[in-house]
This record gives sequence, structure tokens and C-alpha cells, in this order.
Amino acid sequence: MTAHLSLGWPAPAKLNLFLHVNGRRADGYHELQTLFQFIDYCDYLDFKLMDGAALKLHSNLGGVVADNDNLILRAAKSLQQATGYPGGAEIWLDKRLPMGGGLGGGSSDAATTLVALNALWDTGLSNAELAEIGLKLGADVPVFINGLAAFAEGVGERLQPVFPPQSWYLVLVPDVHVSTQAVFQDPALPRATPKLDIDTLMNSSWSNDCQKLVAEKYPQVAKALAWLVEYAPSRMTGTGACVFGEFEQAQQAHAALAKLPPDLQGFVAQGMNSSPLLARLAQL
Ligand SMILES: C[C@@](CO)(OP(=O)(O)O)[C@H](O)COP(=O)(O)OP(=O)(O)OC[C@H]1O[C@@H](n2ccc(N)nc2=O)[C@H](O)[C@@H]1O
Ligand SMILES: Nc1ncnc2c1ncn2[C@@H]1O[C@H](COP(=O)(O)OP(=O)(O)O)[C@@H](O)[C@H]1O
Repeated sequence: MTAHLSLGWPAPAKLNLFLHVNGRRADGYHELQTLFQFIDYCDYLDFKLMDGAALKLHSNLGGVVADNDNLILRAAKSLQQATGYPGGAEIWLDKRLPMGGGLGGGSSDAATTLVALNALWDTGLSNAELAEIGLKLGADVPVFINGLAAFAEGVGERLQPVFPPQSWYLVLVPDVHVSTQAVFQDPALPRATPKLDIDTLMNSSWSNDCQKLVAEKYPQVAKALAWLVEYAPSRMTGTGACVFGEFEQAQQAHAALAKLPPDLQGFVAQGMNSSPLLARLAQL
């Protein structure tokens, strides 16, 4: 086989436009109701198909991300195992998304790897089969594979497409790492929000059940929210630490960004109900 290069596969970030914790299951995982929307702020992956089963990852973060725990290598290996495909790949990651901030970058990288290699290796799995493999890598992987904004239930794997406004967001990235596991283990986390039907939820005002706890524990998150809320309705995504303010016009989000004090970091992005990954796949 001649080495074949395929460039520019996006792995977008997601926002949880709302996140409700409805209960704890016997296995310790939490039942959620959440609304996922993508934003046009992405990591990018390139793939070179190789003879032989070896998988190799390079990244602009050096060795930090290129070890065997990386979700990209784990995703590629899972696809080889599920399909018996004998070939391998060399993968380049251009990491732009902050890690561990509730933007889902690791899960998105895994999903892009599964979708891209399934197409490039011609292994022919359906999206449902890829999502089943992906769910073992992270609760958020299936929504990135499906590529449609979704109302999610269960631990995030039962998905229904929805069409929230594709607002402009100013996303702030507090300089602190919040552990998802620690948030879910905290006795102070409210975990009894009643389950509501999708129509009621889509038409209610949106909130995040993890936000109060995380803002109390991490002053950097509280500070980012306190600044942002002066400009727009604002919330935390996932289990934090990132927070976002919601604007109708790009120009309003950029105007707020221009006033950001030097000790806060942020970026502007637009909400997308269809992932840029789907658009890239359609180019093949
Ligand atoms: C809650 C969300 C919302 O998007 O938060 P973010 O990670 O994006 O902030 C995600 O579903 C998270 O997904 P992900 O980050 O893949 O979580 P995992 O690695 O599967 O789980 C990390 C740990 O969090 C806890 N956990 C996670 C998800 C869940 N529904 N209930 C849990 O109790 C478990 O203790 C688990 O060991
Ligand atoms: N390709 C990857 N990109 C980012 N993080 C990764 C990757 N592979 C594994 N990880 C691990 O997953 C953790 C969660 O990353 P990420 O998905 O960015 O955050 P979150 O789940 O809060 O949205 C990171 O702290 C890192 O240890």
C-alpha cells in the first residue's frame, strides 16, 4: 500500500447548554439530562495510513499527549480490535482545546479518530457501532460521533437531536483543573433534580447542577462567572472549569472579549448544531 495522507479532520469542542444530575446509579455513575451543542473551536487531526498494525501519535504538546493512555490511540486500537483490520496509522494532533475544562476535547479527539479511520480504513462500521466502541472510552464520545446537537439522557449515551439557537459564545478558561470524578464524588453535589420531558426542558431557563459546587471550591471559576455575567447570561459547561456567556451577535461577543482583564483567558466561538466533523467526512 502507498502511504496515504488525509489532513484536517476537526475535533470540535462541545458546551453543555444545561446539565441536570438526576440520580446516582448502583455502579456509582450519575444519571444526567443534558443539552450538547458543538462550537466552531476545534482540535485538528491528520492521518497517514500505514502497512502493519502499528499506531503512532505525534502532537504539538510533545510527549504529554502521545502516550498509550491517549484517547486517540485507544480509539484507533479499539477499532482495529473490533474489525480485525490489519493496517495501522500515524496520527498528528494539533491540540487547541484546553484540557480538562469541560469542553470534551479528549472525547472529541477519540470520536474524530473513530469516524476518520473507519472511513479511511474502509472498515464499514455504522455510527451506532462506532458509538458503542466510543462509549467505553468516555461518556461524551457518542455525541461527537453522531455529530448532531443533542438532548442526552442516561450517562449521556441516549441521544435525541435538537436545534437550539446557534448563539455566539464567549468562553472563559479559568486557570484551574477541575476533576470530573471529584465533582461527582462530592457529597454536596445536588443529585436529585427531577427528570423532566424534553419539551419542558428546552423551554425552561438553562442551568448546570455542578456550577454552584465548583464555583464555591474554585475561586477562579467564580471570578470568571462574576465577570462574564455582567455582559451576558452565563453558565459553566460540564463539570467545569470553563464558563460561557451567550450572545446573539458575533460582534457583541468580540466586544466583551476585548474588555477581558489580562488575568482571564478566553475565546469567541459560534454554536453549531451539526459538527464540522460531518462536513469533513462528506468531503471524502
Ligand atoms: C458530565 C460530563 C458532561 O459532558 O462532564 P465533562 O467531563 O464534559 O465536564 C461528561 O459526561 C463526563 O464525561 P467523561 O469526562 O467522559 O467522564 P468519564 O471519564 O466517563 O467519567 C469520569 C468520572 O466521573 C464520574 N461520572 C462521570 C459521568 C457520569 N454520568 N457520572 C459520573 O459519576 C465517574 O466517577 C467517572 O469515573
Ligand atoms: N487526546 C486527548 N486530549 C485531551 N485529553 C486527553 C486526551 N487523551 C486523554 N486525555 C485525558 O483526558 C482528560 C480530560 O480531558 P478533556 O476531554 O479535554 O476534558 P473534559 O472531559 O473536562 O472536557 C485530560 O486531563 C487528559 O488526562
